[in-house]
Amino acid sequence: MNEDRRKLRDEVYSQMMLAQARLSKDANTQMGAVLVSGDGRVLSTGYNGAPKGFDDSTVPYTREKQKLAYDLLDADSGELISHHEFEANKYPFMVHAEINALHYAHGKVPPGSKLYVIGFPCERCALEIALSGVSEIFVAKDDYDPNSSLNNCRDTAYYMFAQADILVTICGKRMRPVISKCR
Ligand SMILES: Nc1ccn([C@H]2C[C@H](O)[C@@H](COP(=O)(O)O)O2)c(=O)n1
Repeated sequence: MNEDRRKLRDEVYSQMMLAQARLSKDANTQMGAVLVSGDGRVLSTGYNGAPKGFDDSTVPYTREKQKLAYDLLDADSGELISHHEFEANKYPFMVHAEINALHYAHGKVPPGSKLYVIGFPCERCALEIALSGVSEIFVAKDDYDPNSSLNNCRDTAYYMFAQADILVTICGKRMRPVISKCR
């Protein structure tokens, strides 16, 4: 593919993922992702949020912890066994945008596929991306709010991309991570 065509695709799919991000209910950071085959077909899209089926009114969407409660009922009689209260913030509940995009591709990720994401993937997502068979990722942004979890160290994620031979474009720079020796 020539350079102009690649740039045009990157622009078009970046706009799509930014539009996807607008659907996120995260109070601080809205992320979007678009998965595209090597021949330019959109395979799937995603944004960050609680899994399908979760009740949004009872899921935290903030960095601050909230009080949450649940009951354990006897599955047969419906009688209360125990009541529990705890505190949690959004982080354990948020499916990241890239994971939603990969999940809704239902395992159909042809070689040459490219995943467009707004923010640099965390190491758990990097592992899933490596597992998925994606060949390339495009990261739109490199500057995040200082309190965002997106500022975490990227070494493990890059190392995983090197292992899986995944190209990384970040802020317009296209790179091939490769495993190296400690000096
Ligand atoms: N590569 C990433 C990293 C994070 N997230 C999600 C998890 C949270 O919902 C939000 C980050 O929140 P915050 O900026 O408040 O740490 O973005 C995501 O979808 N994709």
